[in-house]
Amino acid sequence: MPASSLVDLRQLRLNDARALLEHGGQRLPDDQTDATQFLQTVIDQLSELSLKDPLTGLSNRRYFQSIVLREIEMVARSGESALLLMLDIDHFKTVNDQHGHPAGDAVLQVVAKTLAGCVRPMDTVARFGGEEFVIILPSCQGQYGQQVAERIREAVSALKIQLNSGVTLRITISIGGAFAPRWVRSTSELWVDRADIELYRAKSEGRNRVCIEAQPVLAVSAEEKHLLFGPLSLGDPAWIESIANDGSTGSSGSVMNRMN
Ligand SMILES: Nc1nc2c(ncn2[C@@H]2O[C@H](COP(=O)(O)OP(=O)(O)OP(=O)(O)O)[C@@H](O)[C@H]2O)c(=O)[nH]1
Repeated sequence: MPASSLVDLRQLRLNDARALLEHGGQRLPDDQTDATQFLQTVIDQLSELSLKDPLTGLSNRRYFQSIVLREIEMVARSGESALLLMLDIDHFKTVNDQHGHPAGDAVLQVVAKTLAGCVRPMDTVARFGGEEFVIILPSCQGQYGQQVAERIREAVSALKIQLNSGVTLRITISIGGAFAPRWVRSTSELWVDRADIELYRAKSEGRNRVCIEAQPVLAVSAEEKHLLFGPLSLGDPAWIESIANDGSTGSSGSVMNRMN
């Protein structure tokens, strides 16, 4: 029996999905086409829509969350460095206040495009919320991370954003960064928190700057890696990272706790 005869499109309540997709600028195939193909397209487009930020077209926070978890897993297994950058437009409220919300939206779109143009295809750029963005850089060594962050900061500060009103606007961003601890299964919250602390530092030290936490130095012998990988390969979330009780972070502040 052909797949199309299994589904009668007229019996499905597709109007909301159709309206959502059309509002998102997606083009649906003609519903006279094969029903399975039509439904597959609707499903694909809805999935894509659910992972994208509608204003900037970047990945949204939900997608970012899934990539962070995947990256933590990769770093725990491979020991390769991965860097998380949190970026925030400086004094963005003033942009809205002085030029209006639509101008603010236009600035967010230009910044998003610039960020996406500064990174490798394997990196993930997402809108975290408001005027805050995040970038995950897998396989990123210490010095390279600093260089990428500086390149991004400079690219944004070099922008001359043309508003509809004719005004040309210049903006800056502050960037905080933290590396995922290697050979350890951390949590997304702890990783994001550490990058956020660095972002706060960049803001409080004057904005338009990059602050990246020193990469934790963790000496793990081949034997210890073997011990780690035993439970990890069985899916045991045995190791987590936690922040020291005194609230400090970084190479001296991070402690590794065995959870058993
Ligand atoms: N246009 C526009 N504005 C937004 C959007 N989301 C958040 N905002 C605005 O972003 C502004 C953020 O302001 P604050 O959190 O005070 O930060 P700031 O002015 O950038 O100051 P610093 O971060 O300390 O440099 C607020 O005015 C929000 O209304 C959006 O989608 N579009």
